[in-house]
Amino acid sequence: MQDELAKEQAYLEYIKTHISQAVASAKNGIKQTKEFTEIVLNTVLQNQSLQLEKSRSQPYFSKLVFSEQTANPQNDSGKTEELYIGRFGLFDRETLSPYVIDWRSPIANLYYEDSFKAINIKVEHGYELTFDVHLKRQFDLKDGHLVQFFDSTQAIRTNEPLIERLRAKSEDRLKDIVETIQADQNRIIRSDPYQVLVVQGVAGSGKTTIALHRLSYLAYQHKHEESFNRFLIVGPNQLFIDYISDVLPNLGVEGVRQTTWESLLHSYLPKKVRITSQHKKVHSLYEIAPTDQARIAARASLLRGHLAMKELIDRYVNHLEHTAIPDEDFVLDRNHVMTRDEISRKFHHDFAHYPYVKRRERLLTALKQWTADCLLTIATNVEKQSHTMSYTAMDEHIAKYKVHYERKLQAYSKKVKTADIFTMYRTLLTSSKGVAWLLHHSGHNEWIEDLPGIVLYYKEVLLSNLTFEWVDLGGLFYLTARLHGLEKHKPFSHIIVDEAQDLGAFQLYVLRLLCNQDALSIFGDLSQSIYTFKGLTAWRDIPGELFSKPVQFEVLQRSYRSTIEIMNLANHVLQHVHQPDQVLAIPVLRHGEKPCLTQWSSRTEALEGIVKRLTTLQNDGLHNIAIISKTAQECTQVGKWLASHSLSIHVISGKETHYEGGISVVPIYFSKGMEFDAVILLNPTNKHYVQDSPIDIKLLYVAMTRALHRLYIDSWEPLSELLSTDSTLLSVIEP
Ligand SMILES: Nc1ncnc2c1ncn2[C@@H]1O[C@H](COP(=O)(O)OP(=O)(O)OP(=O)(O)O)[C@@H](O)[C@H]1O
Repeated sequence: MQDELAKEQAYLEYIKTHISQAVASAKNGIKQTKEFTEIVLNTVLQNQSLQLEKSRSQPYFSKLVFSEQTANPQNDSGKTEELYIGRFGLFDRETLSPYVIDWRSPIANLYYEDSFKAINIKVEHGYELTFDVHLKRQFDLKDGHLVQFFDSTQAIRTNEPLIERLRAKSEDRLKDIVETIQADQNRIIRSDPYQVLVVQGVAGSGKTTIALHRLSYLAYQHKHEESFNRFLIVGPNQLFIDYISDVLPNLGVEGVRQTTWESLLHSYLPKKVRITSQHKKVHSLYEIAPTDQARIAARASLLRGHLAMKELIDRYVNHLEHTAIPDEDFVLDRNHVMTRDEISRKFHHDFAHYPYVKRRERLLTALKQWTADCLLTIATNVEKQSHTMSYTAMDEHIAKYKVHYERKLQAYSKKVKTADIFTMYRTLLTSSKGVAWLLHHSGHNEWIEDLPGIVLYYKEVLLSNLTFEWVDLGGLFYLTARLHGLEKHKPFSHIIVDEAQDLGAFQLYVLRLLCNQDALSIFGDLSQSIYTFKGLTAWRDIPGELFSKPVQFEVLQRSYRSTIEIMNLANHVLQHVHQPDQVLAIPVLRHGEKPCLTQWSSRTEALEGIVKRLTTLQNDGLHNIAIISKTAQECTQVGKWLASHSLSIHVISGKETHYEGGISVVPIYFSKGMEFDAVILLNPTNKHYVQDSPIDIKLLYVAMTRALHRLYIDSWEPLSELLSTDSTLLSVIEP
């Protein structure tokens, strides 16, 4: 063993020397120049040296010892090979032989697969080779020094590096997991980029993390033809986007556009379009007891995210196209008539490949051209009579025709229907007929008693010409696409959607229109859909028939974030939602303290207790801590109280674009997607978390599953029935 360690140490030093030489040579190659080609070369060299610098402290994380199987075992050379795997490939610049293989290369699959025997690897040009793995060695390198290594073979497996990694304290940004990607995660990362992928993963199963690794993998696959700014990540809010922003650069992928669904679609509409903030709606949802008005607003929102909305718009645009041209011939005079059939042929056949607005323009240009041709015929005929008419009379005659024809053209053009997106959208939603159609086709006939209320709601929110709600962006964008087309916009090479359960099927579908083929990867968890006014109820709502290949559906059931004890309690709560296809998380083997419940006699007493605990937690090295409540109002009050007790805290209100780490006071709906060393759940009472309310159950589940190591429940009012359980799941602490 000592020998092996010494050998590995020597190899590490050898690689580090190679890196130093390669960095020096890349830097030496950079010239002071104004020559364009040399500037480009400088950028390549700069990137190369940056990447090498990143490799220096950890050039690789594992070693594989393997051999290839051949079709005829008798011909097997029996030769074993060794490969080191790292974040980036390293090659000898002269011989091109590899020192370190990039984790995204096909052969690195041998490391990520569970199995050790007969592993098939697709190599270039569709060939498949079969390998046996004899050894996987995982290195523990710290600051460029080898501390220890862990060996796995067919007979002896170790999970130590994974568990070690999960035991670590959280940092203020999400981190990459290249060293410990699991086999099911690896398959998702490497799945077909041109097939819509839907991943349902339990809380903490690594969805966000592997979504980012997938992008890094795709960037590697297309490194010669793509630029990273054609990749897109769609996340729930700016805070989340900031929180995940370290992963891709650490994996060598810079400049990927990361945005929210709202900002993305807004950018396709005219600048003057205003979108009202969602915050008010979200706040009112959790702060105030549900009213009829809130129910109607929620239903009015859900309808606009349903795929029936696409059908409604399609029907409307189809109707517009069919009724676009007037039911009459275009008559300039008795001798110059373009029949309606001819106009119809042009519109419905010759120009049919254009979107509506362009098609209309084309038709009017054709009519204008024909009118000009007719005028030319008149002029030629008039000129033939030059022996009987003076030149002045001839000019006057032609001018009279010109005016007459132009009037006719203008009158006819006005009758070819125009299309204003905003007027059309409003008309569509403020008619009882349209909304009744939506209710029926979205399968919500039972909401019919709310029809007048929903129409009234649309009339109120769509009152102003150019102000809309965020949920309208899907419809407005789709109408724009149907009427104007999207040719001007270069499609994205791949779009990754995270927290996708918060978008309706129609909202997901419009993203498909923005990407190449079916290059869309959708990650989410239905157990975390916590909004009554948006989101999916089932993955099958995503319409397979709208895509060219069937949707690839994957499930991730193992949860890596929280300890077994925290996950057991979270699963206990989640079981109260009786939803079909519900998948409960299986925590990976990592134990911790049982969640602790303290029942305080008053709010002040609870907060004083929490202050003491915060100090203990920080002394234990747990620095990222979230105090979580259902309502923003409670967060603001608690935040003020804690600040007045000289604690440095961040109250998250939803407007932040930067995550600071440390102690955060945060409403559950803004904590989604994030994780903390410890979570303190404030006053989960019966009033806040009703036992048969799926949304309340899911909110509680989201809050609890944010915790990596410790979960505390501090209550000063009667506890929610959802948390009533025996001492196997919860320790009760005396105040
Ligand atoms: N294979 C893995 N190796 C090490 N850590 C992992 C692995 N998979 C996931 N994790 C860790 O688990 C935690 C949860 O990951 P992530 O936030 O990506 O999960 P998620 O499914 O998006 O969670 P949620 O839906 O609850 O927000 C992170 O700390 C991540 O680093």
